Amino acid sequence: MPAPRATGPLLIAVGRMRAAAAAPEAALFARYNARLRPPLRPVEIAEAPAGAGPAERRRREGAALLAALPEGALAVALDLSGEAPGSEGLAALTARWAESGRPLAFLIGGADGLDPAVLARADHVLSLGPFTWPHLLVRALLAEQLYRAQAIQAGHPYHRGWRPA
Ligand SMILES: C[S@@+](CC[C@H](N)C(=O)[O-])C[C@H]1O[C@@H](n2cnc3c(N)ncnc32)[C@H](O)[C@@H]1O
Repeated sequence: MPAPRATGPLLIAVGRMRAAAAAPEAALFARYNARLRPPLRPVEIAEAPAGAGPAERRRREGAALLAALPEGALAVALDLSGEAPGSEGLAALTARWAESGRPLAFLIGGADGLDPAVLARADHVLSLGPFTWPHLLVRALLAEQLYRAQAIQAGHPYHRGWRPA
């Protein structure tokens, strides 16, 4: 009997990659996600209507993000307020998350950011540094850093961590 197909972490994210304007971000995400073993499984959450204020949009999008999160999942929220561990640090974190045995899910907010309820539920808040990145680009940045983390764990030369003294 063939081994059950490994299922990758969920990537639960606000926004749609379908819009033609998002094609470059979608292509970049697809490039790195195809290298991940196993790849991320994207779940897209519709952006709340622009008519609602930012706090209400965050609340509605946050509720939808949490509703898409499987029970018992180890939730990693992408947010500027979180820890920015660096690539080697993320490699260590991903190993620890895998050891937990819990299904892993990454959460990315929309243009107005993540609701406090999402941050309160998160098991880990991960920052990609102090810059504010566009939410569709964050998917590609995360996929690249997860691929880099796998390369670090495997000793693959994709990652070259040399720094001048
Ligand atoms: C355009 S940003 C939202 C900006 C919002 N004003 C805020 O402060 O969160 C959209 C989403 O991308 C992700 N994001 C953007 N920059 C990030 C960074 N440097 N680190 C981690 N996540 C980031 C977060 O999930 C954020 O909710």
